[in-house]
Amino acid sequence: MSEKYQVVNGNKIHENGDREQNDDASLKEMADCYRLILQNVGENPKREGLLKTPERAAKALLFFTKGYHQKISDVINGAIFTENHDEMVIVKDIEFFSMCEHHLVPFFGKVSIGYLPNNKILGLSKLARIVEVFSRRLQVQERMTKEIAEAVDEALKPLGVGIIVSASHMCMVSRGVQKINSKTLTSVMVGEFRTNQKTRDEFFRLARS
Ligand SMILES: Nc1nc2c(ncn2[C@@H]2O[C@H](COP(=O)(O)OP(=O)(O)OP(=O)(O)O)[C@@H](O)[C@H]2O)c(=O)[nH]1
Ligand SMILES: [Zn+2]
Repeated sequence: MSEKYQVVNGNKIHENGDREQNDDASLKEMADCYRLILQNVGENPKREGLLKTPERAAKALLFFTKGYHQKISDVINGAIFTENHDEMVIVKDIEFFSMCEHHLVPFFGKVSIGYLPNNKILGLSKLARIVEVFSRRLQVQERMTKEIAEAVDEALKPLGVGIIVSASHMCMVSRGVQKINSKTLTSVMVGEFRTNQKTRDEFFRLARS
């Protein structure tokens, strides 16, 4: 982070645009924005049902984007174990909720993760925690898929990694083209999953079954 910064409403804004957030200050600033949004959709933010809505909405948005404040090494928490297991490991159908960075509406679905160990295995829940870190941000599905692959690859240095993501985008379902049943599939293959057809086929077969 750069040394030069200004303090705006309790948050440090660095010269290069980076922000160091103070949670209370952020909540207040965001709640004020939501109050304006309520007015602009034609609502009265002072009516009883909406009195606490700006604060609730701000907290909800901070929850939906909590991945910005998480580090992969913290969520893995050292749960990498030496094991002489050289067969594919797959955890499939890991549910995720994310937010489309273009419209700030949800997209959600399932992630399947496979890897070929290279004498190291990862605590199974940590694969789901890695998904949480990257899905709880403003995202496009393609980048989220790649970031999950890179994190698993970096943590374990396995012989290969495969990621498949299937998602419904509310920006395509409830607005815009309104294609209610459309699903977007993305995949990223690294190492053996990219170079070895058999490994890739096995992963796709098991992930689909
Ligand atoms: N590749 C990709 N595109 C996305 C994702 N989420 C949303 N989009 C797309 O981002 C595009 C933004 O297009 P724009 O034309 O700028 O926005 P828009 O007028 O709201 O577009 P429509 O959704 O077609 O109404 C749309 O085509 C969305 O479908 C994503 O995860 N990956
Ligand atoms: Zn969108």
